Amino acid sequence: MAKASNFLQSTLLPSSSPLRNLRTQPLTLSFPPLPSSRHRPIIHCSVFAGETTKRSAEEAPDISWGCEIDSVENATSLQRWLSDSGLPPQKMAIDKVDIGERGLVASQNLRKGEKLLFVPPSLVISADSVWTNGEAGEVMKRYDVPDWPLLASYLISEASLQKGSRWFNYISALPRQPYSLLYWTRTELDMYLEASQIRERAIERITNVVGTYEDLRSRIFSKHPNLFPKEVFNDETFKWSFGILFSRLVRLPSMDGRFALVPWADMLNHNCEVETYLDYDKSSKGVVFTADRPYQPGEQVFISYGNKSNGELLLSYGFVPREGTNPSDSVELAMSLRKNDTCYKEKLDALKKHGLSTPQCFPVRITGWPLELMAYAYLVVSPPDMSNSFEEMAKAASNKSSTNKDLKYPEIEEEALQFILDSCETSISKYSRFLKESGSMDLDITSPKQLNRKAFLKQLAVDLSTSERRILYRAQYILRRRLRDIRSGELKALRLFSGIRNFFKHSLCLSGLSVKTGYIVSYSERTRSFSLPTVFFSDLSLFIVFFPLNSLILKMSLKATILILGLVWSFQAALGIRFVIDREECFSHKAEYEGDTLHVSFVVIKSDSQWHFNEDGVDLVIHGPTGEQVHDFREQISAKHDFVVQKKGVYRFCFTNKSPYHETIDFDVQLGHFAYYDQHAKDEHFTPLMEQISKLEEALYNIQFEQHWLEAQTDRQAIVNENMSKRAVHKALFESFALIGASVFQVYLLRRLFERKLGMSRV
Ligand SMILES: C[S@@+](CC[C@H](N)C(=O)[O-])C[C@H]1O[C@@H](n2cnc3c(N)ncnc32)[C@H](O)[C@@H]1O
Repeated sequence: MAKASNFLQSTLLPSSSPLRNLRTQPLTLSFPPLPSSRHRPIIHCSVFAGETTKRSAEEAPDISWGCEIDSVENATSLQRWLSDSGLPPQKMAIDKVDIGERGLVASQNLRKGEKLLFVPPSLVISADSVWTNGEAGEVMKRYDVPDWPLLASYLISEASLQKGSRWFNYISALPRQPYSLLYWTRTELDMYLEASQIRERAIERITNVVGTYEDLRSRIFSKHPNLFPKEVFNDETFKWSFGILFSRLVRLPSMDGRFALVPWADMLNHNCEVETYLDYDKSSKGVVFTADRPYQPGEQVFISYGNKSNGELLLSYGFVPREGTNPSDSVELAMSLRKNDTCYKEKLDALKKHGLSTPQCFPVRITGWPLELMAYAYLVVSPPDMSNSFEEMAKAASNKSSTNKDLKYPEIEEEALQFILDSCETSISKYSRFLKESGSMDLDITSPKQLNRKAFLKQLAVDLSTSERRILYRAQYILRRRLRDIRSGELKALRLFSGIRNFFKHSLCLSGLSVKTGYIVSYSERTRSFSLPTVFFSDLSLFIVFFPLNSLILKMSLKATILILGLVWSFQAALGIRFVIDREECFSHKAEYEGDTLHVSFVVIKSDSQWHFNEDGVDLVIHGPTGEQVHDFREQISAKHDFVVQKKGVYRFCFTNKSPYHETIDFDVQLGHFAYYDQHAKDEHFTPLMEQISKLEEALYNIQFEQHWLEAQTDRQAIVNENMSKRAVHKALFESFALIGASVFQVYLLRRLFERKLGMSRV
């Protein structure tokens, strides 16, 4: 018996490539029947079932079987035929529904935990099904054609026989044009899905379908033209049959994982919140599912097609769940090696060795990104002196490493996170561009018949892009927070170093050497953080603790040392600066998103003069990106203010000191970014849990901000008290000296008076 070609074996079957392994579901799986577990509340997924979304008959492909997707008549005939053929009485009936056009609706009360359907194996289509055209079936089996191409050919063969096939009623109720990306033209994919990696997946899938058909044609059909005529077995009919398989085929784990088309069961629509799957029930000998919630008469009953992302649902089933309702949603982020990397070749070799390449896609979820993506990022940013680790990183990125849980390179972590952030932001900008342009896109078409289809595809693309961008926004938010924490850890370390340096300077001063000391405020644009070499007591205490390690520390590279000390200090992550102002000082802070909240606070801590304490305060004027004044404070000792960023860009904060003395000011600025600020009020936009976590995170940072402000206030109060007490002591001393002086003077005067009186009385 001739074997099918390697190409046939490989196309449309779950590939063993590492990239596929990283994906949550293999390409070819529909309705994976995983065990049901937790109950979840119903959240309905969106569908565009209105007038604009239906494809007109004129658009239908040249297929002479099947029906319009919303035809209930054919489905009712199917139900009758199934009952006559052994389907037991059902507690559900087929009907027009809001979600999915046609679906199964409860015709009586359904209990949670109740088993439903019971489709017997005789009514299930699988690779073992008997071909009406037995000779054609024999030929296909002789070539050992894999399940998917075999089932696709079987469906076409049975469909072409019309009433001559026992599946006539079933095939008549199948959509003439299944909703699937297989039906999108290359131009439509390029135009509507330019920002999403799903475009590549769709192109790959279309290529595979065409390739599979070409392979079958050249190896089998062309040799048996009477059994497989071109008018029946052609690329158009294969597109249809693969479209049907992608959107209706199920894998039945309890039937040895067999792939099957299950008439009647395949009328059930998907709900992202439902956790029940089709499977074969050995005790009742039928395909069943267990209701994971109660249903009332008239309610649509749902199952799960598996934990698929919105992109995967669009790819196979042609719909996108409503934004924020799919907990399994993910977006593929493409990452590439840097072209100018001196180790480009070595890194590419390491990747290739583990079945990876450049660019490489990784799934990012609302909850975070996989370790493989982090490993890939480490590889991209690692310098030449880490070449020994390239292999380990590539292995971890390919998901083959058993040790990737421990993969950590603290010295390049910041750079790796920044690299992921850059990739995220590049991707976000593509989505934003598409979404911005989609408002004005291409509805000026010459063929009015195409209008509905175009509007429909565009709507799907907009929904997909919005949901994928949402995940990227979330990742961007987490990455920024992490980077900020790392950098504020570095800032603390820098302060500590400055503290140590100042300590040395002070020691040198004490030993008679003259070293000029002073305050230097440095601002790093890259890290967007300030550093100030002020000596704190805590710096000193840490310095004493670390003194024995000092020589070792000095030998280490500055960056590594900063990181280690940053870790020691990272528990104090509050960011802010303390600086000395003479006349005027300005700082700037970049706000990257409109709608973010900028928190600003300052406290005048102390004055340069021992005898003077400035009660007049300082002026602070905040200017927006175009120079406009956003807010001002006049002659204030402390102030706190929040405002919503109306225009993104650089905001300037200018302090003016009108007193003749230098003043020390504690200044803090914090940007509160919540990716979906404008949609905050709409519950359905977020997975509620993620929303709560985000709020909590934001609240924690706000508390930190408040804490810093209060600390600064306390410092000011402490200094005021100290100055007051010094003044009181000085006053008391002065008064005492004055009193003693007056007493001495009085004694002197009294003595002189008595001496004179004594002299006079002697005379
Ligand atoms: C297995 S069939 C379900 C029966 C289908 N509604 C019908 O009338 O033939 C899968 C198809 O149903 C539609 N569908 C299923 N779940 C959906 C949902 N949540 N939202 C929109 N369409 C859905 C999609 O067109 C998908 O390709």
